[in-house]
Amino acid sequence: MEKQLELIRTNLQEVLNEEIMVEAMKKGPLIIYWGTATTGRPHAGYFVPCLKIAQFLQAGCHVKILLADIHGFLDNLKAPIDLVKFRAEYYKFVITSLLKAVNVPIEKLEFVLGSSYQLQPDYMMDLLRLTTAVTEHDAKKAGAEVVKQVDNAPLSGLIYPLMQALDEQYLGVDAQFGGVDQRKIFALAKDVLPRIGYKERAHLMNPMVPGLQGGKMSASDPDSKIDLLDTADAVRKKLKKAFAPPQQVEGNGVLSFTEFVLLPASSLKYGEQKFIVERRDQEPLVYTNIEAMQKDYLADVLTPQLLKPAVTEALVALLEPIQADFQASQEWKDIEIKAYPPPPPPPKKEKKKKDKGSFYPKKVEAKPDGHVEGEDKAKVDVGEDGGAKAIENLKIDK
Ligand SMILES: N[C@@H](Cc1ccc(O)cc1)C(=O)O
Repeated sequence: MEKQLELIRTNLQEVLNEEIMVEAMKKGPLIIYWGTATTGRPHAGYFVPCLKIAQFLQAGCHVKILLADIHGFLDNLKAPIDLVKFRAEYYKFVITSLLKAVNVPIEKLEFVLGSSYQLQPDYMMDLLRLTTAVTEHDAKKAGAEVVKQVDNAPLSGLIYPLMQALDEQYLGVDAQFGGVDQRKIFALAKDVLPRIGYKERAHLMNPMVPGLQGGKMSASDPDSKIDLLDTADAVRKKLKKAFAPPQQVEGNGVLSFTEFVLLPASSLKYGEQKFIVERRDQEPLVYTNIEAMQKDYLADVLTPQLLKPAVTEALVALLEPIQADFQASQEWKDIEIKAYPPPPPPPKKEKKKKDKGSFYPKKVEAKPDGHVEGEDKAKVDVGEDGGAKAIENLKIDK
């Protein structure tokens, strides 16, 4: 069990209520879930939680992935419920293929669609009970880092964290896993489930991994992220812009990607962590852990010029089987069009009748008093009298 725990804790930033997890593991396989709201297209950042899931599976856990379509609906005010459902189907294809790509045995993995149980009367009644047990203030605070913060925020943003708490009960899990950005929702869940008679769960948190471009990988900014279906060329082009300042480890998206994705992925594939950096006219650099890489990076032995192409090619190789799966699956292609329909072409602007630039000046209409609008300014000609005359002449529109 120590070994299992070690695997479970690898790369995590924080665990709340670890004792709950340990107790559960004494009785049987740990049941843990990760939820993802089905909104934007999953990008390369999804490798991070998925590799953690791979480790949970390796440690013998029973893992559930919640495709949280209703959460996507609650947080994405323009997406109709049908659309987020299609997206959930799309996510299922992507995540399955992604896990396969890193050699994860997926028999002990279970996908659950949020709307398959969250609309049942019992769940809904429990949700209403929760609304009586939680203050508006606390629900708002809980969602602050997860739910879109907008002016005139709709009520849905307060329901969102309550439902995420309730999911732990209805999915019958011992623990919930997510990024550390979920922390406030996790803390709320821990607090409020006992208030309606349910037990609190353990919470496992991944650090926030900087995107390859340095900042946060955002699903809505196409250049900030690498789509899992991006071609090799597109990946190479985007990674040229990747953020890897020399001799800087902190916030270095390329090194972080190596730490949280490429090294663990190699360990799943070859049974040990390994990352090889080819060099011209020199022996390649071979790494088996991130510490050695960071050390060399700080010393500028492993330069950005060496690291970037190595990471690029490793990522291209990781994406290849996913793209092959996509190409081979008509079902997946069909759902992609429904989930992410191409935006309609911009409406044709009605052509304004062009002023052909007539030789004659524009016709201007005089007001009844004979004064022409716009003419006044032209008339103000500050002469020797300081403009006194001009002002006298000036007719002002009421
Ligand atoms: N809050 C998660 C999604 C989620 C939804 C419901 C859950 O029960 C769990 C997780 C996110 O940010 O994507």
